Amino acid sequence: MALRNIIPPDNSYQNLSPVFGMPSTSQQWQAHAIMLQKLHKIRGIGYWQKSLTTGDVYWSDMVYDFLGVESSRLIHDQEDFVKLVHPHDRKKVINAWQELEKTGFTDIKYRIIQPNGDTLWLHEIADNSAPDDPGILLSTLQDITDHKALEKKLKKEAITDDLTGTFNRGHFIKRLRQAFSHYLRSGQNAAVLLFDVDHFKSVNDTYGHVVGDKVLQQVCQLFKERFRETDVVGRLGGEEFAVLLFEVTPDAALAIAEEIRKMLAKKAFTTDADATFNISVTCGVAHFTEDDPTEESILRRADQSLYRGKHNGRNQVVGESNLS
Ligand SMILES: Nc1nc2c(ncn2[C@@H]2O[C@H](COP(=O)(O)OP(=O)(O)OP(=O)(O)O)[C@@H](O)[C@H]2O)c(=O)[nH]1
Repeated sequence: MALRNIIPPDNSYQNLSPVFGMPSTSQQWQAHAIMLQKLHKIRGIGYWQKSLTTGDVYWSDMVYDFLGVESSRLIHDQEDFVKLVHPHDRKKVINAWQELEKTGFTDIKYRIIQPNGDTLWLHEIADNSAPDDPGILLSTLQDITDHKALEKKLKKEAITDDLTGTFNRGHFIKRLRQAFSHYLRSGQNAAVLLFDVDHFKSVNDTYGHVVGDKVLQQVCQLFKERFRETDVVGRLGGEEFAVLLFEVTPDAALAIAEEIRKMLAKKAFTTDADATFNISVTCGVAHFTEDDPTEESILRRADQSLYRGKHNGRNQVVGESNLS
């Protein structure tokens, strides 16, 4: 049986003089309990208590709010609660509670799926190091959904290029490093395509920086449409973009780069004044090899191929097999 209604529903506390220090009478205790409940509501804190002798559990009203469940629908025991935890987090919660019974401490974050399908993040913290009653375990819960959403937004911003929405240089290099160490362990091959818009300075000079920005955004849009979700596209800086392709043969990587080059060469770009113009790109391609000491050397080889393409007249794809 769950321990409900510890706090009386009446307003008897209103007739009491203010409670300073620890309450001594039962009325003062009731007033104290109601005040605590109010503070919990204001600060968005819930709690649960478990009797270690009987196993009975009490959930505060705030917990029912978190769960999006009417408090009339009693949560009988911890198993009942766990059913509302996100399936991926259930094991974590069960383990944390087992640890809590052993040590008196816990500090975990997990997701709740409310009956309407909304996801809520909870932060559960318990410290039972100095309990008033050693037979009672107390744990607190706080809604941290907004905090988690902000954290996710900031994490995304930290790895994203503002102008184009692709990954920024730092994140692309990180993904390249991960892919390279995975290749060394598992042999899963990958290729880097390094694209650079040709004579981009003259686009800016002729049509203005705003149009130049739009060109970069549209180039990225085409990348997003053509490449797979699993491929990694990043803007390394200025008008230079890199793409990491997995499980491609050297010939396939060259063919994909060539397809992109042709698509971009055919694309008509327009200005607000309805002027139409075309651009071209040069691309250098490099495959991972066991001779590469680090991921930087793969990027360097792609860059050398790109440089050759620029030198040989631009608007072309250069791989190591077709270097002249
Ligand atoms: N509009 C816009 N231009 C940028 C941005 N970043 C760099 N650029 C410009 O891109 C141009 C790059 O010029 P260069 O490095 O000379 O290269 P390029 O004109 O493309 O010539 P090649 O690469 O040799 O074909 C410079 O004018 C930069 O100002 C950006 O975010 N937006």
